[in-house]
Amino acid sequence: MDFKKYVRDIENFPKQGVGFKDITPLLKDPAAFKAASEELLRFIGDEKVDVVVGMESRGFFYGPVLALALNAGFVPVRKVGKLPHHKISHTYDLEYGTDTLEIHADAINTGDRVVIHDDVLATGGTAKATCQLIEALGGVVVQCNFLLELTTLRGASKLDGYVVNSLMRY
Ligand SMILES: O=P(O)(O)OC[C@H]1O[C@H](OP(=O)(O)OP(=O)(O)O)[C@H](O)[C@@H]1O
Ligand SMILES: Nc1ncnc2[nH]cnc12
Repeated sequence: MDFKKYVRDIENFPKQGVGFKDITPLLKDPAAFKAASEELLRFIGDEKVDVVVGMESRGFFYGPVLALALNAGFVPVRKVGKLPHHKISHTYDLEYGTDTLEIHADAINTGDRVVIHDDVLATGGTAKATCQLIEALGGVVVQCNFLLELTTLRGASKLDGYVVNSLMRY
C-alpha cells in the first residue's frame, strides 16, 4: 500500500517554517489504518516483547494496537505533570521547542524487553529521551518503531546503536 497517500502536508504548523506531517487521514481510513499496523508489526517480527511504550500524544494511536497484537503490555510516556504516581523525568529538544517526558517508576521491570513506538521520528529527541527513561528503569529497548521518519532531521543518527524502523521516509 502507498501509505504516503494518507499523510497530509501542512505548511507552517505548529510554527512558521515547519512542514507538518498529518497522519489523521491514515487513521481515518480503515484499510490503511489496519495495513499500517500490520507493517509495523512485521518490523517487530518474532522478537519477544514484554512492553510497548508509546509517547504522548501520537504514540498513543498505534502503541496500544501493537501491544495487543504482541500480547504485550502498554506503557505511556507522558509530558510533564500528567502522570499521577511515582515517576522519573527527562528533558529533551524537539524540532520546535523543548519538552520533558515522564514515565511511572514501576512501569518497566528490570530486563523487560521494550518496543518504543511513535508516529514521527524527527530530530530523535523524544525517542532518545524515551530510551533513556526505559534504560534508567532497567528495560532493554529492542526496537524503535515509527510510522514515518523525517530523514533530513537525522533522528536515526541520534538513535545510533538502536534498531530503528519506519514505514515511510521523507
Ligand atoms: O523526533 P523529535 O524531534 O523528538 O519529534 C518527534 C515528536 O514530535 C511529535 O510530538 P509533539 O511533541 O509534537 O507532541 P504531540 O504528539 O502531543 O502532538 C511526534 O509525535 C513525536 O513525539
Ligand atoms: N514535521 C513534523 N510533522 C509531524 N510531527 C512532527 N513531530 C516533529 N516534527 C514533526
